Amino acid sequence: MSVSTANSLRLGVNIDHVATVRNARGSGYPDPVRAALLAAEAGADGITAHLREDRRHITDDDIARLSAELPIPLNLEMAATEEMLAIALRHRPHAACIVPEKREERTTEGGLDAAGQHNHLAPMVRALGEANVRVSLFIEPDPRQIEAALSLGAPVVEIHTGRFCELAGEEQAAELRRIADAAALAVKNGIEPHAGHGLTFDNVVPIAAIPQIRELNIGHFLIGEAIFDGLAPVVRRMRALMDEAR
Ligand SMILES: CC(=O)[C@@H](O)[C@H](O)COP(=O)(O)O
Ligand SMILES: NCC(=O)COP(=O)(O)O
Repeated sequence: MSVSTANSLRLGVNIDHVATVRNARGSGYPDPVRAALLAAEAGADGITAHLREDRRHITDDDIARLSAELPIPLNLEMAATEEMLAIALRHRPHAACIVPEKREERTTEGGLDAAGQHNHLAPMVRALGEANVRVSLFIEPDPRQIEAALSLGAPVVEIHTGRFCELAGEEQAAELRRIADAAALAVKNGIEPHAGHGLTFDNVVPIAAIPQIRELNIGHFLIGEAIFDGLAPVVRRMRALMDEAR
């Protein structure tokens, strides 16, 4: 994502589900690249796109066009496979976020087990870093996973907020503390913390208020709201909520 001031919090807009709507009919519209350009104009600091193994939404051509046309950084979400590594090394996006993936899942269900996959992940993290692709690991707010990211040499972790978004009351408060503690531990180890998954207008503020977090990646909710209010206004509103939280 773009270089920002010391305390700023960047917004990465995930456009996966523009492609979900497009693929529902196999048409050329709505175009995820057009959505990305509109989000950029509305204040997004970067664009996130998840090229899944089953191409259920974002396609290889979407990644090629985003790589060629985006005026702001592209964060490619990818599974830890040789196929996705080759695609990432071909396009060399600004950033690549390694996420867990199961074909049968409806959406990402949790964080990557970086601690349990060191030997599998290490050569991928190294190859991406050597290609000047900023590597992020999508992980649970778990000290073991932060330590694994440090051991792997990943400069960024993206903390999974899905559980926080699903919980309520004291359980949600406890998960928020876990996320805040993980962000602080990441910074203590020289790793830049990001966060994402399931964030909405109603739950983003406490996550945005965690001072160590430098970037939020938000998609499904924004694309849904855009159906009613338009993409630019909802990006601006999320941007404003994030700014107010700081
Ligand atoms: C890793 C994560 O939480 C999302 O960025 C991911 O893209 C979710 O997958 P879908 O977009 O397919 O729901
Ligand atoms: N990594 C999180 C992301 O890119 C968007 O997740 P969501 O807002 O679509 O749940």
